[in-house]
Amino acid sequence: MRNNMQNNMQKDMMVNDTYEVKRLCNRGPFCVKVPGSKSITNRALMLAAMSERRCELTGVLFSDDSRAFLDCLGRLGFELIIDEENERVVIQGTGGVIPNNTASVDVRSAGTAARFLTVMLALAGGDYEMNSSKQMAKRPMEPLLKILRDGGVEFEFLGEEGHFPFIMHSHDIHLSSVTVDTTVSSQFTSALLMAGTLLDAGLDINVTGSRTEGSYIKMTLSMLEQFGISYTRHDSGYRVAGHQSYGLGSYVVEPDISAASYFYSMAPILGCDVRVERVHRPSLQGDMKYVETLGTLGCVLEESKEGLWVKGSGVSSYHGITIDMNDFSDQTMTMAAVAVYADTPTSIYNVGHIRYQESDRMAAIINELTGMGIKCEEIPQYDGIRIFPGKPQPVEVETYEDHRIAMAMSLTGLGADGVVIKNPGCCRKTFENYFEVLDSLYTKADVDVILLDNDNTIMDFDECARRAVAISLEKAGIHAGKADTAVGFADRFLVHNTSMWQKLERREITRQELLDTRWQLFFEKEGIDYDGKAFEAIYRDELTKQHVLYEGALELLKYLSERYDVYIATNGITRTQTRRIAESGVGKYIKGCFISEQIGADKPSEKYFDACMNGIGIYDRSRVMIIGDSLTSDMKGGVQYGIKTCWLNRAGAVRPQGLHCDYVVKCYEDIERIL
Ligand SMILES: O=C(O)C1=C[C@@H](OP(=O)(O)O)[C@@H](O)[C@H](O)C1
Ligand SMILES: C=C(OP(=O)(O)O)C(=O)O
Repeated sequence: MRNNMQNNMQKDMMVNDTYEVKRLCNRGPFCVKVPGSKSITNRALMLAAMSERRCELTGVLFSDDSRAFLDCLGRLGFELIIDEENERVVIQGTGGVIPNNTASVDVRSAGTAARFLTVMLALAGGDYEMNSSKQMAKRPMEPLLKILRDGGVEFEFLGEEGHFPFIMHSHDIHLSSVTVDTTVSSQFTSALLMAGTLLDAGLDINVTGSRTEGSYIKMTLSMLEQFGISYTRHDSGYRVAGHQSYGLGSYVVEPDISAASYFYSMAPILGCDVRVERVHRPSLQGDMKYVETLGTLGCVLEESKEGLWVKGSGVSSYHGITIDMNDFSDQTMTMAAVAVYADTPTSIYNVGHIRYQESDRMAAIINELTGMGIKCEEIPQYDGIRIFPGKPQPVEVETYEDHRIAMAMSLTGLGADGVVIKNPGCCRKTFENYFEVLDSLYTKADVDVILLDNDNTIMDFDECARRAVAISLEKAGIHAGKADTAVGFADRFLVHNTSMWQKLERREITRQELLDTRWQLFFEKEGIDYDGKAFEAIYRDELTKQHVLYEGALELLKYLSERYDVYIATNGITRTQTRRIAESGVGKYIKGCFISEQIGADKPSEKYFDACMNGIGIYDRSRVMIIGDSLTSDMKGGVQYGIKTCWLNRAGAVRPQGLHCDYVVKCYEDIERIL
């Protein structure tokens, strides 16, 4: 599979597959839909199953983690209606009684299912075989199992002691007060909080460790409240009363903000605006803190009825930050990818626990970014990591069967060429169509007419000018200084010339003034005694004969002309441009040519673009796109006029502040990709 993953593709076949991330030229705005929250879905399933009501869940996640949970509930005998198409599940709560109290279940790779169901089944009682994926079998369970063992639950380990898989016998549980450490996983605490009410006398939960007030514990507490389960706080934790009668008729699951974060991160990376459907503040999800952090990189967060926008279109570049991500550590890898495109290093700290998740995420980030040529180091004293800005090299990225490594690392490929994600199918854990949603951003532009800049877009003006200067110097009998070459002289002239054309674009001088004075002013700077106007005439004559095209320019013109009405839109002198266009072979691919001298106005002026539109006979500005290298004439003009804009940024220059182009391309192949 290279882009365009098929929905119905056999997921198991994807393990050895790869996804090549293409540079994304589109600059949005992007509106995407992400699946329901994994954490909320699996909590809601558990709370609804133990409730006394029939509950309809909507906005439900359908992905491996929630399917695992649903499969387990099915095997345990719960009555379920699974309506995947409408992201809906109806579950009949059984008031804390497990219908099949002897069953074999498989939590697969879902940390939530592993921890929540183990406690739920232990506290409800019965004999259960608990299976998992190999990955989950390596993840920590023992702190939770020890609490249960101390309460009388018996475990037979089928693999490594203290880990999945195991058989659990729970018949005479005697737990009233437990102490749980959150350091390696806060899910232990969440599990006890949700299941506590299954015990006759309820449960006192003393919480210790580094994340006692963590965002996922807060999510659990909020959801207990939503479902009508009461709890009280005490100095060292919580108390959940026994056998509460509770239930909800319906529950709406929020979209997954962890999933949304990959798309929101494109806002600073690409300088675009991104909206994720149905994401709103406030949210139950702690990863909203990550989204808010994008505000510190210069993005603007804006609520809308359809969903939260993260607007990066005003962001030209951003600095790295130093940030404690302990409470939204699932986004550590995402932040690391964003850090690659910052202009100073980023330090993320207090995230030691990510070593015990789907993979050793700390090691994974360091290995994979280093492999891409990005400097990245561990900061052991702060349980953190420092990432330096860089340009990702085209390499294959290992994903360690970890969905978040795959999704985060795909972001590194958006601004570079050829980053390849191995085993993209691992995203099935929480976001099985992630790469399809990513693919959907690579849309073609919907236009009919192309205005194509000439110089430095299809013709190598600098090379033309260098040649014209050399011949003109010869003809005028000027020697450009002893230690100098005509090329060095021409290059200095080009800098001077560009600044004069920019003055013309800003209307500080007229075209005639430019032509009359540019050589005189330059000769004065160079200490050359020669009549500038006379030299202008020689140079102009020579320039008219120069038409060096960039490699691939004619092929591009052919490609575009077969699909669109193509016009040349140039600031220049009629005689010069007409001849160059005719002699270069460009003429046969275009419908016409708009030359500023002929029009009597230059790009970026409205008058210039009015003349183009009149000449083409088109009134709908959204059907027209200008492609050019110049921000000050092509892009500024196009943006102001309201036509589509495509910036040819060959050198990878920093994007301009406050000037948002619709597309940013690096080469002609990119243009063919968007048109
Ligand atoms: O409770 C939850 O839903 C989760 C808690 C966090 O795990 P840990 O508490 O194990 O770090 C988080 O990383 C995971 O994605 C979901
Ligand atoms: C740690 C994660 O998952 P789990 O719920 O399996 O712990 C995660 O999704 O990043």
